Amino acid sequence: MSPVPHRQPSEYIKAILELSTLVVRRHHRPLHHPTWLYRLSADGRRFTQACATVHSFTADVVQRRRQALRRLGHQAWLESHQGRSMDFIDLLLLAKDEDGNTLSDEDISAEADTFMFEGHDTTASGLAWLLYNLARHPHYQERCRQEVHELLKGRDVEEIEWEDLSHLPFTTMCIKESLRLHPPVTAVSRRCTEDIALRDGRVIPKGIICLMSIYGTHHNPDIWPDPQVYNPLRFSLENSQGRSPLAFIPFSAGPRGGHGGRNCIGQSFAMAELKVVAALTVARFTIRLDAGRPPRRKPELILRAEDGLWLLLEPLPEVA
Ligand code: HEM
Repeated sequence: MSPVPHRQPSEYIKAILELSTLVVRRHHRPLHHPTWLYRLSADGRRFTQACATVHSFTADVVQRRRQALRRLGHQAWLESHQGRSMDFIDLLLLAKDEDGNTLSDEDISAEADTFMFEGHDTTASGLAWLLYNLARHPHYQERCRQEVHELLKGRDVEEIEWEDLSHLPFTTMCIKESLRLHPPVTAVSRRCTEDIALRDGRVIPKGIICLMSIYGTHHNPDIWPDPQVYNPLRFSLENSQGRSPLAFIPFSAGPRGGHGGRNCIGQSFAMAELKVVAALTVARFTIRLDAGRPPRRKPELILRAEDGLWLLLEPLPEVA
């Protein structure tokens, strides 16, 4: 799995990976915390350079689309999409508020950068660790396969439809348990906008930035007995009863838009992606561990594996 060794990663991907490494390194180096000092350091200069690479890549895509839209005109642009759905940038280019104002190129680039950063590597990490966990536990993998084969039985085309997503209960449990054991985002931070009184009487003062460990919560033995064990049955209906919704927070927690609330806007989409890829992969392949290349966890902003996560895929007889 990523990174693909025989292909050079694009400048854009290289820059994203570099930013991911640099952000974590800055956290660990108190001297680099003041922005003016960081900017003068070698890391700070690399950070500025990587940001510039990412921003100019996105700005270029947006500008080229904007020019094409201007050249064709609104109607012809819409017609040119007939038969193919519009993508995220198209939607943002065409979006208007109630007064008819459109988004600026900078606004669109910022949205595109956020979604690329938040939506791509997170899902790739979730997927890689999920396939790894299924490879480590062939009996759970087989149970998923049976569930998918049962669902797809008698169909001409082996595709997962939207309605199918709620008919994969065991596969969903496997995904959730993988997101618990290997949460793609290991921590989130919040700045307190008011004093926060803890149950034990201590107070976190207003203005302090707190780091909440998703990884730590998911490995807390008071909530999750034998936390290192991969056991999808933790997420069965009966075993989930009585467990706090805050025990499992791969997508962070809190109602969006509510007081202090913020979580992942893409979580339903991410779960759908994970289900489709997991289901179609186990339906077509046996996934095995690559004994020569055990993964080494590399917690950056995203939970990665050093040098990628290597697995073996063997086509099942029906599709070989
Ligand atoms: C397994 C996959 C994913 C995981 C584990 C994940 C996790 C998270 C987490 C923990 C946050 C931080 C929320 C906070 O600060 O409390 C977040 C934010 C966000 N995610 Fe995801 N995410 C995933 C996939 C996606 C996808 C597929 C998209 C887009 C289609 C997406 C878009 C976003 C956006 C835009 C934010 C920022 C929301 C904001 O600013 O309030 N994520 N995600």
